Amino acid sequence: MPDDLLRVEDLNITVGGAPFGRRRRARDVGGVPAVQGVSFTVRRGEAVGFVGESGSGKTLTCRAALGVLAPGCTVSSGEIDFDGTSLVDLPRRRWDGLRGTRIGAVFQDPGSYLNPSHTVGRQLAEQFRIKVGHRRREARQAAIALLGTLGLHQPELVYHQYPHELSGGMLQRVVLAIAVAGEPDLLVADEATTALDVTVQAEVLEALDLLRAERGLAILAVSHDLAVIAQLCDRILVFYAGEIVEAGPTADVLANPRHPYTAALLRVASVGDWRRRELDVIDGAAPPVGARITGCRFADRCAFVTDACRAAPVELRAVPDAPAGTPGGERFARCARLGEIELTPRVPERAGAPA
Ligand SMILES: Nc1ncnc2c1ncn2[C@@H]1O[C@H](COP(=O)(O)OP(=O)(O)OP(=O)(O)O)[C@@H](O)[C@H]1O
Ligand code: NI
Repeated sequence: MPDDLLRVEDLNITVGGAPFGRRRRARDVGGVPAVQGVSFTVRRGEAVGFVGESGSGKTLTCRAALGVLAPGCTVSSGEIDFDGTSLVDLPRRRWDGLRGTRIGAVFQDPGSYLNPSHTVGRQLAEQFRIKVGHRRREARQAAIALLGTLGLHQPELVYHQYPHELSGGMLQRVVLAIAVAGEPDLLVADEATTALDVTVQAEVLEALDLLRAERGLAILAVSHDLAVIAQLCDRILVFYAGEIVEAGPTADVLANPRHPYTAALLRVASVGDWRRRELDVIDGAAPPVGARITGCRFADRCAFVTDACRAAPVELRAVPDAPAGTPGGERFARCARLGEIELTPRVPERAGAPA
């Protein structure tokens, strides 16, 4: 499809292997599978969100797409294609040309990406010089303008401040500015608002929305907080124990979860009610990384489990009765009992809730 910006196909990542170079395949170096058979696309200008419990493989998948997997973590098979370029086995030099220019990234801990001894303005302006080729004066103007766009008041003052002088929310917007200074096509935001309080989180989400609207920026967002993903993203991919177990347009996934794990996640997440988030958890625990499981990986925690669920691998299948207007192939669930079981829809939507 010409509109696909990032296409990931049947991605498998192993962890805990010997830390050899990126070209060495994991089967040569040991390690256990932590991400299995993950496929998805992000279209131009689209915001796609990963949700799922801690350890489900969200960050590994993003890091693979950014070419920054930790030592010992390896793409053992699969394809990652960014706008026609295959990223698996891409030489380091070519990665450096993509990262920060065509693909930007922002993570949970903004402070660690900034140099404490330089002003934030200097660090941001530097991006405009390197990535866009601006001269010093232009770079400074562009930096101040972008800080203003991202909702920082008195951006010319912020420009001259050092990281320690800024609040967490301001820092996160500075890091966001650095990530998008090179006008990337795709921004990967991994738990980018997690450390922030709710009000500031909302401001950063607004800044992201604005970048989408103004620049047609595509976003791949990760959060264990469903409410964040629900507000920001067009489509949701639900991760469980290293696999995608459900995928579809945000509104439809929230209204009609088709995998028991998603339904459980929705019950504990209280989407739309910002005060009640994360007070509850789903009973039981996900299988450990590398566990050999023949059938459904959620079986031990599932209220609907039958013997058949454990007998054979369960594929991600197109939801047969997806609502009209859901383009075919967009609504998927990895449940052997798809279509057989009635899942409780989520709590009624808050009036005016973002969808
Ligand atoms: N560098 C590493 N070495 C060994 N194991 C790793 C490494 N990075 C991740 N893992 C394992 O791979 C699994 C998936 O990790 P990942 O960071 O992708 O989870 P996640 O979905 O992002 O979780 P969280 O919500 O906690 O960020 C985890 O069980 C983790 O322990
Ligand atoms: Ni993570």
